[in-house]
Order: sequence, then C-alpha cells, then structure tokens
Amino acid sequence: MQTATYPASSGDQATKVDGYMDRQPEDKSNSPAQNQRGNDSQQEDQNSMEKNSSNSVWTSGIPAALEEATMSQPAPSTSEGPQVETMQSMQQNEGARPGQQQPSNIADKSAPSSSEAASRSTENNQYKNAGKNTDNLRDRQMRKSRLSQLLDLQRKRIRPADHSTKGRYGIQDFDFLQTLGTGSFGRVHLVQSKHNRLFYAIKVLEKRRVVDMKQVEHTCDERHILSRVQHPFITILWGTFQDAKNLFMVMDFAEGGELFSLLRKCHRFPEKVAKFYAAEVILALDYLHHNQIVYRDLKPENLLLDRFGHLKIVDFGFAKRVSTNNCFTLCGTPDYLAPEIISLKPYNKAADWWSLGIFIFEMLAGYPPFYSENPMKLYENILEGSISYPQYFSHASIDLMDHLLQRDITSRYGNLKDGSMDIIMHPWFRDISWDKILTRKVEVPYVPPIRAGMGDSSQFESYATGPTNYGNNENPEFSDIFQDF
Ligand SMILES: Nc1ncnc2c1ncn2[C@@H]1O[C@H](COP(=O)(O)OP(=O)(O)OP(=O)(O)O)[C@@H](O)[C@H]1O
Repeated sequence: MQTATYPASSGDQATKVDGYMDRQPEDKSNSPAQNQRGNDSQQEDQNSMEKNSSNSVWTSGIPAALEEATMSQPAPSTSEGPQVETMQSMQQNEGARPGQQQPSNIADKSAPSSSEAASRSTENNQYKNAGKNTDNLRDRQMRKSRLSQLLDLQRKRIRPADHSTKGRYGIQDFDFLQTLGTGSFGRVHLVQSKHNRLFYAIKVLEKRRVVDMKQVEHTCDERHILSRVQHPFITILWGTFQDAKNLFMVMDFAEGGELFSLLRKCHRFPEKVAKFYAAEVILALDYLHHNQIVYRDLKPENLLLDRFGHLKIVDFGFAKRVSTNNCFTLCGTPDYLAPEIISLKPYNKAADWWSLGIFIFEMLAGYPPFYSENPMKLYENILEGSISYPQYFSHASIDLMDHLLQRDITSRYGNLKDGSMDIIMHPWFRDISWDKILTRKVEVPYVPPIRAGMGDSSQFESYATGPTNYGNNENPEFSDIFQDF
C-alpha cells in the first residue's frame, strides 16, 4: 500500500472500511479546498520532483498530443504553481531511452499559444455537434457490433474452474528480495525464481491477521478469482502455497510501480493520458463483469504499470462473484465508494462504474470529486452527489462522468441495457481505437524508466526489510480454513 506523505491534519487519520486503510490524496493543491502546506513540504516535493523528473521518460509518439492536451488546460492558481509546469519539467528533464527518440522540443512548445483556447473550443464544439455531423446512426451501429465481437472473444478467455494454482510452487523455489508494498495483512515481495531466474511478486498474507480481521472469505475469493481470470490488464497469478503461518500468492512483477505515484508526481493527467488509462481499466472491468465478477476496489493504488507502461490491476481482495444485486459488504476505499454501498443497499457491478467515474475525475483533476478530510463529510458529499467540475474539463469528459456518477443505478452508464457499450461508445472516447487498446498496440503515454527484467524496484517506495522467516512448516495454523491455498 502506498503511504501518503501528505501532512496529516486533525481527524484525517486512517479510516478503515472493512479492514482496509483509507487513503489521503498526497496533494490536492488544485482542489476546491486548497491545502495549506508549509515550505518544508513544498521543498520536499520540489526535491522529489527533481529526482523523479530526471528519471521519467515519455515516449516519443504521444508527447505532442500530450503537450497540447496539457497546455490547453488553464492551470488553476495554486501556491505551488501550475501543474502544466510540473508536467513540462518532467518532460524537459527526461533522458531518452536507447532506441527512443527524444521528444520534440518541448520548451518551444511550452510558449503560451493563442491557438490553445481555440483548439479547446473547437473540441467542445465538435462534441456538441457530434450527434449532428459525425457518428451517424448506421456507422455507430456497425462500430458497436464490431467492437462487441472483439470484446466477446476476450470475455470468453477464462481458465477452467478446476484449474488449480495450489501448491504449484513452494518457498524453496524463490529467493525473497525487497518489499514492494505493504497491505493490511502482510507484504508484497520482489522475488527471483531459482529455476528460470525471472522476477515475480509474491504477496504474503499472515493467516492470523486474515482470520482476526474476518477476511477469510475475501482472501479465498481473491485466490479463486485471480486463478481463473486471463486479461492483458489484470495481473497473472502463477501459483499459491502456504507455510505454517502465511499464505503466498505468486504474481507477475509489475515493474513500473503504482499509477498512484505517477499521478501524484504529475498532479494531474492531460485528457489524452487519462483516456488511455481509463480505456484499459474499462476493458478489464468489462471482462470481469461479463464473467460475473465485481471488482469493488478500483483506485490508482491498485493499478500498476508493467514495463511497457500498460496497466495491471492488482489486489483482488474485494473482488466477488455475483449474479445480480447480491453484495452487501461495506468495502472499498472511502473516496471511491458508490452511494448505494454507503447506504448499505444491495449493490452490483454498477458500483465499479461509479468508481470509474471517480477514477477519471481524479486523473483529470488530481483529487477525487467528493474529497473531504472528514470521513463523515466525505460520505455526505457522496450521498448528496453534487460535483464541481474544474473549468478545464472538456464537455465530453463531464458528460461521461455525469453518466457514471449517477446516484440512481438504473440511470448509471455501464448498468443500462447496453452495458459497458454506453461507456465505450461515448464521445469522450471517440479517438480511442479499442481494438488497438485491447491488443496493446497503442503507444503508451509513459514508459516507466526501469531496467526491464533486472528486478528493478526503483519505481516502488523503499521499505525497511520486514520479516522474511518464511517457510516454517511446524504447527500449521488454520490449515482447514485455507485448505484451497
Ligand atoms: N504484482 C505486483 N507487482 C509489483 N508490485 C505489487 C504487485 N502486487 C502488489 N504490489 C505492491 O504491493 C502493494 C500492496 O499490494 P496489495 O494491494 O495487493 O496488498 P493488500 O494486502 O491487499 O493491500 P491493501 O491492504 O492496501 O488492500 C501494492 O500497492 C503494490 O505497490
């Protein structure tokens, strides 16, 4: 779990929902309620930006679009200066990866341009006229049916129910290296296979903590669901095993770190970038929902980047197999909770589409729409549902978020007769090639600056080495409860 370095203020200590820790935006300097950070923390941020900027690499193809999108967003006035500068300084300081073109002259392009406002207004006008001029109904129908066929193929890729990951590996198969992240029940380690020398991530869960926090069912669901799903944007579970005290889940190592960290470094993403990450998430949610799985914990902390810059959803600790409206558990991350969950009403996959709306907002604004340091106020804000969109959001993005952030689930996009198609076909995604997104043929906005395949954990926070006295098989605990592992 990413620990926020945002200064804690009174009353904002971790809130637990169903055993999970709350998050605090590290920086919501451009939020309606501006933060009051001291010089020290600003200096710290500056230092960390400089450190990070020299590492960051933006791929060659996207930057022009990325810059345009970034620069066409008037920056809100904040004590820390505009986000635009932040993004630009990241770009200016980047080093070129071997074989990659240095992004074209960013400094020149950063000069204020009178065409920016014009281009935004053209974009908005295009959106307003979209129904009249482009997208005639027949084209739309054809696109929709082509897309449905494509998605159907992916949706059917599910491993058989009797596919077992149990006992496929043991502690003796891996060298345990540093900690990549910590969670409520243990930690995730970088490991190296003693056989093929490849690097993996192993999530270790302490059985006693899982039992004490009444998370047995969630943990078993996580293992079961992850062992069956097969999707380009979902982490692969290679195997599970246990020792006397711990459960182990062997996953592929997502080397690029958390999207959360990238977002906090950039403060907010240009629309093109947000659209790209949203598109990958949508395809993963579409896949899960068609396989009767609701994810229930969408947030930037659970979205990791692989070495190429594509997303991998991790942490299926709240994922659940569902039929219709049959979830009641209060779980998820407060900022991302759908109103029906807070009201303790039965809820379904529509809750994930609500979270998608929050996710898109947070990527574009740098803070979630209902943010409050006071958890009760946060819940009130969510239930009340009034959203103040920053003026630099495009009409199309606002329209999509309005349709996702519908308190009434019978009006929420994703939950209507056409399901996810309403989202996929929304004008905000007009320039997205869904088939290319699915086949990962789209140029990514950001390639993590790592030495791929070398066990490079530079994109993760450093942790003091934790307990790694794993592998003790004496006096096994709870083996009846965790017999599936
Ligand atoms: N496959 C992976 N590759 C690289 N890092 C990973 C991987 N899976 C998890 N991590 C890191 O470990 C952190 C904790 O993982 P995860 O969220 O799955 O644990 P958790 O115990 O369920 O945490 P939480 O209590 O926050 O739900 C992640 O935020 C991420 O930084």
